[in-house]
Amino acid sequence: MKLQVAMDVITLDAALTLAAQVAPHVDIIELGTPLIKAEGLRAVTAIKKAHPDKLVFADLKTMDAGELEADIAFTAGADYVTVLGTAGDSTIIGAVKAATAHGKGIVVDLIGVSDKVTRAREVTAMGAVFVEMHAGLDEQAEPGFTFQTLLDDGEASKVPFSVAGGVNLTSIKGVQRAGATVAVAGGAIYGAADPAAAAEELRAAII
Ligand SMILES: O=C([C@H](O)CO)[C@H](O)[C@H](O)COP(=O)(O)O
Repeated sequence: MKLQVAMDVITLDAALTLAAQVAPHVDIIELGTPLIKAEGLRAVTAIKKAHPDKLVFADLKTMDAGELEADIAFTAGADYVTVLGTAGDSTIIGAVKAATAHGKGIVVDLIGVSDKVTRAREVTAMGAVFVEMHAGLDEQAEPGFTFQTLLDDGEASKVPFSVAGGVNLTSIKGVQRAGATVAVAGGAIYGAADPAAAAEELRAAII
């Protein structure tokens, strides 16, 4: 299982600092949606330039203009770009077309999708490299939220999946047991007093 850091910081300087701290311990470096909205795709270019040996994940959460948005993110240096599972099939198919042209991958984020298992299978058939079983920051704060549902849906889907939204030192072993391809950790790393140590501990937990 790969480890992905989700950088939900909002300046490029903070992202470059965080990426330098954690890069030795992670496989994939994600630029979170707030960071891309604040700094633009130049942040993707800067992170890829600083870490050419890492997979760079641009969390665009595209909902329309799939081919165009994915194309500009791949051109900026992304290896993975996210499209929302709630988008229409034509948006996902367009984004996959751009990924194929660049030799890169589309990840479909299932945030807000009620039947994640069915949609996971549909978008994988359309060419997504993996789906993201994701509970966003707001959903995690809602009463009754259960992390286990993400793992159950991933396991039931029988397609390659990542898990995002509440991955930490306590939950990451369950993510691995569920068969995830990637564990995504945001707050557990960038919110730690020592992000490098936090990333190193997460890595050690899944080896
Ligand atoms: O994708 C995310 C969210 O939509 C804001 O961009 C987060 O990166 C993801 O949910 C990670 O969550 P935590 O690990 O719980 O910080």
